Amino acid sequence: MASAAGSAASAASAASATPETEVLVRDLTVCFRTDRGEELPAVAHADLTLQAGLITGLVGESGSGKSTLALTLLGAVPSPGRITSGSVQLTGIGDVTRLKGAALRQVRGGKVGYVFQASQNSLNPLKTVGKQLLDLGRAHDVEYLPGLVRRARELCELMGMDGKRVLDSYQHELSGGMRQRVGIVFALVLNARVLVLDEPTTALDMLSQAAVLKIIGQVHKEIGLTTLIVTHDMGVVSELADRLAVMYGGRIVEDGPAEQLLRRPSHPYTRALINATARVTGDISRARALPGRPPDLASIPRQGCVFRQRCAFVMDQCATEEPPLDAWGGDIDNAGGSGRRRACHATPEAVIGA
Ligand SMILES: Nc1ncnc2c1ncn2[C@@H]1O[C@H](COP(=O)(O)OP(=O)(O)OP(=O)(O)O)[C@@H](O)[C@H]1O
Repeated sequence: MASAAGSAASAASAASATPETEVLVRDLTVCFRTDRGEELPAVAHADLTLQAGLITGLVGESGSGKSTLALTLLGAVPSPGRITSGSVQLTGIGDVTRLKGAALRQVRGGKVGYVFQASQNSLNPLKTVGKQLLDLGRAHDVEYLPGLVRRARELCELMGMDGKRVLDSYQHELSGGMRQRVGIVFALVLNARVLVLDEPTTALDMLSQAAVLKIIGQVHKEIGLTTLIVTHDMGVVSELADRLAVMYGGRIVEDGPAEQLLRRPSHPYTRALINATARVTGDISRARALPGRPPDLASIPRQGCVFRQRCAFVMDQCATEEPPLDAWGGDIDNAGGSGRRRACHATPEAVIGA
C-alpha cells in the first residue's frame, strides 16, 4: 500500500505539531463570497488542537462553521470558499493547506479518514461495497488490493459486522447503522490515524445512534486513533468526547476537557447549548430551547462579540470589542492546568455561578 505519511512528509515543510498533538489549527480563516459580492468568514481566526489519542467533539448549531473547519483537515474547502489566513499542521506531514496533487491525495485516507455528513447515503447503489472498496484502492494507487480487502474485512469484524457479507452487499441490503459503519471502514482502510466524523448519528434512530457511538468509541481505542466528532447535538458527544470545542458564528468560543465544560460551562453559549439538550441535563422538563436563531454568513456581527444578540450576560463592551479566546484557570475546584479557553467579556465565575 502506498505510504501516505512518508511521501507527503517529504513534500511538505516541517511540522510544528508535537508528538502529543496530532493536529494544530492556527489562526484559520475560511471565507465565502456572498451573492452581494462580499467575502465573509465562515471560520474566523480559529485555533483548535487535537491531542493525540483523544476524542474531541466540535459542537455548535447549524451554520456555525464546524464542517468548513473540519474539512480543512483534508486540505479541502467547499467551493467557492478560500482560506485567507492560517495553517492546519498535521504531525508528520506539515501544513496540509499547502499540499497539492499526489501529496494531498495521500493525506486523504492515508493520514486523515473523513466520514462525511449523510455518508450513509453516499454509497453507489449500483455497485457492491466490495467493488467500491476496490475503486477506492485503485484511486489511491494501492499496490496490493487483496491486502486492502483483508483490512476492510478486519475493520468490519471490529465493528460487529460480517466482513464477507458486507463486501458482497449492495447499499439497499444494509441498514442505516451498517452503512454508517461501512463509511467508517472506508475512512480507515487506508490506515488513517486521524478520524473525522461529521454528524455521524444524524438520520439514525435512537438505538442505531447508541450502537454507532459505542462502535466509534471502540474503534478509536482499539486502533489508537485521534478522533474529531462534528455535531450540533451536545448529547452525541457528552459521553464519548475527552475534549470539547464549541463554535458559534465561525469562532471557537470555548474549549477544554469535556467533563469540565459539561459540568461547569464558562461561556454563555456553551451553557445555553447544554441547557437545551435534554440528554445532557438528564431531565426533559429542565431542557430550555435556545432563544433566537444562529446567524448566517451575512448576519454574523462584524464588530464585538458574535453571540451578543442571544446572550443572557451581554454588557456594553460586547457591542464593540470581540473577546479573545483566552486561557483561564479552569474549573474552580481544579484550578490550573486544565487547558480551558473561553472568549467572553463576562467573568467565568459569573457564567458558571448563574
Ligand atoms: N459552499 C458554500 N458557499 C457559501 N457559503 C457557504 C458554503 N458552505 C458553507 N457556507 C456558509 O458557511 C457557514 C458555515 O457553514 P458550515 O456548513 O461550515 O456550518 P456547520 O456548523 O457545519 O453547519 P451544518 O451542520 O449545518 O453543516 C454557513 O453560514 C454556511 O451558509
